Amino acid sequence: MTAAEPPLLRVRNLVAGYPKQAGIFGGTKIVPAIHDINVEIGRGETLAFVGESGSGKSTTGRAVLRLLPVASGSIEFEGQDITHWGKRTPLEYRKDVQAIFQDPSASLNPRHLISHSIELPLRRHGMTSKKEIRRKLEWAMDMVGLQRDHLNRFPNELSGGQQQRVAIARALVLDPKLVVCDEAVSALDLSTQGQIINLLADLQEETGASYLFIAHDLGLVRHIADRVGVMNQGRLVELGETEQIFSNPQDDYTKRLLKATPASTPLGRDARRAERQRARLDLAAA
Ligand SMILES: Nc1ncnc2c1ncn2[C@@H]1O[C@H](COP(=O)(O)OP(=O)(O)OP(=O)(O)O)[C@@H](O)[C@H]1O
Repeated sequence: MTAAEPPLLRVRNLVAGYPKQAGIFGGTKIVPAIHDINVEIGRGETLAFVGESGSGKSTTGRAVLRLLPVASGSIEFEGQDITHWGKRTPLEYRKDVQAIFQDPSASLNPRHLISHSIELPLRRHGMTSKKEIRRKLEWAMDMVGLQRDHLNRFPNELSGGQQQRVAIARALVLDPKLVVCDEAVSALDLSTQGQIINLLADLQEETGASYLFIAHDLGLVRHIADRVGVMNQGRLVELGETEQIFSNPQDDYTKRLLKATPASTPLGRDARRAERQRARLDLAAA
């Protein structure tokens, strides 16, 4: 980022929440679930949100995806104010900002072949050439480590980890600039979690996408995040470099949260890359 270039995402004093009917004649009002959130995400950066259940992590993710109304404050993407886009959010933003959610089986239509599920967003965003689409589908399968033959299967013919790889392929096939990963590996068993986390990190190196990574598991967060934001009761109580948060937390709530979670090995970007390389070699040797 040059001095003049804005961050990819900038959230300022954001208050957002859920619409509620305010009475027969009252229209709707917003019941805030997050308060005064200030955060930026740089290009190619992974920012993680941690915090207890109900602390507002997913709500912040949904606000960034422009799925929730904003009561006050602002959201900027590449320097453009997108605070009030709501339902009329331009298709271009829907392409640039993708999401991967917890339950891949719920996000894939059981009656659609995998090829159809990945093809749909490509067509929606204007790709019509059959040849070009086929090339993209095959590229996506290679990218997430699935066989091309998986394109001709239905979701229930794949394992949970394979389904999540399809969800990742579908999100990344549009070359997004930001991916909101909301508990993207929580439903998977431990070894599959590790594989998917490593895959996400590898893909980030390749594509340069930024991640907003929402998770309960502090071990995973320490592994993948460049910076961490700690949420409590709808507020961002601490924000900093991952290692600083884990080794020298300032906020009392962060200290309590870390105490309640077993420590994990600290890793920088280079160490993470080396560890992934080792894991791949182990996998190949197995
Ligand atoms: N659809 C909804 N309608 C109204 N309120 C909601 C809705 N979804 C969440 N909330 C409220 O917003 C607050 C924040 O919830 P949110 O889902 O963002 O928390 P979270 O930190 O992501 O929790 P979890 O880790 O359990 O997913 C909670 O008080 C919750 O009750």
